[in-house]
Amino acid sequence: MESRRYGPNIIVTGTPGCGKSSTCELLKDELKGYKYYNISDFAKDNDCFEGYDEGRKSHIVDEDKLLDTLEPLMRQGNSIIDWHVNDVFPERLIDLVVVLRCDNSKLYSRLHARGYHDSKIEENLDAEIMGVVKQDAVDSYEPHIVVELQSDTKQDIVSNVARIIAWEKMWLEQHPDGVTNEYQGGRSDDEDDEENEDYEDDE
Ligand SMILES: Nc1ncnc2c1ncn2[C@@H]1O[C@H](COP(=O)(O)OP(=O)(O)OP(=O)(O)O)[C@@H](O)[C@H]1O
Repeated sequence: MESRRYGPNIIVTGTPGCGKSSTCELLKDELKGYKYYNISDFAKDNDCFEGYDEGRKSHIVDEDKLLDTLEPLMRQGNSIIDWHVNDVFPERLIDLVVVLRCDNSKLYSRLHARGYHDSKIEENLDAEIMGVVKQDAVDSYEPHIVVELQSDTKQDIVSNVARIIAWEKMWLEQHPDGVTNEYQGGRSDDEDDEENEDYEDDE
């Protein structure tokens, strides 16, 4: 497996409905040569589910299997990862965490338009109000690689993508020899050190 990557791995995360996929649609067109991973689809396509939660009507993702499958791909760098869960990836493989935020009334309209039942809408609205996804990112990665961007309007998508493109260019200039994929000590990010957890893929 690659020991160094010469292009950054970017996570685009946020509460379901905040605009991850819409943002990544534009971003992957602008970032040539990047691989895009919508983790909900990736988990399905690679049989990384460990069951189904009837109550929440969502699949349970097997984190270990997901990471075992994804790591060799992330080691190549130039990845865009789209998932509402962001705290499962080894820090050593992540270069930028974009946390999209959305005004609650807009998020309600989006989730309602999708036909989500009220309890699922309320659960996601509460998570957005509490900033759960942002907190997961801040707890899991160095603060300087976590960026919070508002995603209320179509114009926001355009300007957010422009900011990520500018960041990517700067990253390439600052890392002409790439960065290591290997664990360098410090905060433990070796998945073996963390208790096994399964994640709800309750998109
Ligand atoms: N910045 C935005 N401005 C206007 N509409 C938006 C914006 N972002 C997303 N939307 C709309 O909200 C809906 C949900 O967007 P999207 O699927 O990108 O969210 P998501 O975060 O990927 O959701 P999920 O995690 O459930 O896949 C879509 O109808 C999309 O057009």
